[in-house]
Amino acid sequence: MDAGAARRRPQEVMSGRFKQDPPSSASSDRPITHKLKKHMEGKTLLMDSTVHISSSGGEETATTRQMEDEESTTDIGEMEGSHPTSPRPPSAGPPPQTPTQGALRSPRSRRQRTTSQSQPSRSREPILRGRRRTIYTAGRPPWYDCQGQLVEPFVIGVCGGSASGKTTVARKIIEELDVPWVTLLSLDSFYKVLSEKQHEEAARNEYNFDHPDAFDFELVAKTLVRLKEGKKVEVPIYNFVTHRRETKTKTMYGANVIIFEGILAFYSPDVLKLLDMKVFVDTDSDERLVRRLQRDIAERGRELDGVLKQYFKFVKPAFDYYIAPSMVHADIIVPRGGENEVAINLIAQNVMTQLQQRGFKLREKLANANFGIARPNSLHLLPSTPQIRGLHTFIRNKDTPRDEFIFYSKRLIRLVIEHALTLLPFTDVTVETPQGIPYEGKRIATEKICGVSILRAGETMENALCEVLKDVRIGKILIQTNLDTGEPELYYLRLPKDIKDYHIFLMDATVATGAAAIMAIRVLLDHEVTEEHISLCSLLMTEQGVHNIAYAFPKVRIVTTAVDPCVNEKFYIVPGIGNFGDRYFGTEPSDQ
Ligand SMILES: Nc1ncnc2c1ncn2[C@@H]1O[C@H](COP(=O)(O)OP(=O)(O)O)[C@@H](O)[C@H]1O
Ligand SMILES: Nc1ccn([C@@H]2O[C@H](COP(=O)(O)O)[C@@H](O)[C@H]2O)c(=O)n1
Repeated sequence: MDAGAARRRPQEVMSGRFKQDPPSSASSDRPITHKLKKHMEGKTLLMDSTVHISSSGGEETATTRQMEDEESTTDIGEMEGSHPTSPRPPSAGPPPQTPTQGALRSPRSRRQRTTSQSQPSRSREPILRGRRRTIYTAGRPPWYDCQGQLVEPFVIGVCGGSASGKTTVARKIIEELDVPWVTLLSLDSFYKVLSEKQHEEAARNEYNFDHPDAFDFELVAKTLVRLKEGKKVEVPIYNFVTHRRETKTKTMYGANVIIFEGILAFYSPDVLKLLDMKVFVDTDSDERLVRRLQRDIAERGRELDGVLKQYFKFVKPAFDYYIAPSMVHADIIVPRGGENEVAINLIAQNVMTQLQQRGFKLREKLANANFGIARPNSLHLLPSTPQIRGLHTFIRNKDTPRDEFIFYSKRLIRLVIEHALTLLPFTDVTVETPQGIPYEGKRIATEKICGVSILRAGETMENALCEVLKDVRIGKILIQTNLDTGEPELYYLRLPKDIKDYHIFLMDATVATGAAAIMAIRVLLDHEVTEEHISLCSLLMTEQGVHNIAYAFPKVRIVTTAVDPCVNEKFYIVPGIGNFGDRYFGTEPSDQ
């Protein structure tokens, strides 16, 4: 279809009820006032042959699943219906039939989806199975730019009547986008907790779930703001059968794209201003009723009479009074919902353009960033003594056997950790010697020190830290390179819950472009660790890596035993050390 061939809304734009009118069950299901109609003139309406999109903004992502024990542990990658290789089907059941065709089956006749769509999907292929954890194929991508600053996700709001196909449209946009990091957030997750009396009303289909008062919009806005800031949020999971929030929540972190869908997605001005693109799904009222009957009976544990009673008493009037008028806010109107492939395609194209404009290639940018020759003050390079050069000679030599590689690496690691310790604040203390004479000494000014290793090479540095600090805590961050994009991705976190109170020794054996280290620092900052409280400890870094990290996070102390000139086209350090993890753990690929 031709871009720019936007069509005007046809005759169905008719007069009807507007916001000031009282809700009435007798009102039309297509009530658009003159004022609304006028507003619609400037809108994009996506029909089979339509095409013109207006929207604003654009940006970045992620979502996670969290498992709590004494520490905060997160498997990154339970993307909300977002994995390109395993999209969830739009509907769990057979094609819908009209109620009269006998489609109103028992709630137990097929698997029910009883909870809100913000819950995690289950179809993921794990790549790593630990003793206690499973780590998934999709990770959290960079959510910051070369300056280490947050890049906001692009937020699409999808509004429309109940069963108009909002979720279906959202899922189709996700499939079409082909961006691995998309989060689907549903307004349903923000239904308020009901009192006992309200539960009794709900059981009789006499509670109004379609009124704005039923939702916690303040929490919606707070959640979206935090996601836009790249911060972690706990999203309630709503159960439509029990009308309650589940005890578990879903952890989310934002994404390249966040899709927020709900019947009143455009109701709150505070929420509205957080949406970069607003899509209204406009489906015929009869169709909506038929779909709702089928779905509520099949998936939400309802009876025919109850669904109809609730529909005419609350759902339809609320549509007329609140939802239809909110169409004025839409940038794009999608008639008929999920089957409108032209519209979905165009929305996806528009979002992709906006994402591409901001650029996905963080590591490449870091590798090519230009800096002056002066090294930053935050770099603490151990003096290049014969001892240190001697240790480097062992570990850089490609012919050094593994046992010697491990032995000399450990010695260097110990030196770098000891050096980093000297950079911590110390206070004066006086102790008495066995001779009864005071000794004016020093003590590290903090007891809260945590080592955080960037897996897997950083793990080789943990022992040295434990040997020099008796009660040190250890956290872990797994970052891997996506072989398709070359970008670092965050897969797994295990950090003390009160990490913000700690001085952190962030450990990675080598730092090339600095992409992984910057991601790890970003994670720590997102957990409210103070930048000044982070010491990045590494055996070998590159000039570029040092500059990139110092540029993004000038207050982070960088401690290393050597700085090499550059990285090659594969982002390996030159002259370098080879793949430290492979050499240390003996996992080097054989020549055959
Ligand atoms: N184009 C369509 N054709 C037939 N059934 C559909 C279509 N779109 C959605 N449905 C079905 O209608 C029901 C409601 O769709 P959904 O996308 O969940 O709507 P909403 O999120 O607006 O409530 C689901 O059971 C879904 O499978
Ligand atoms: N306990 C509840 C909560 C909500 N509803 C109805 O759900 C509709 C919104 O969900 P959609 O997926 O259809 O957008 C809304 O119209 C409520 O009436 C419910 O029945 N029970």
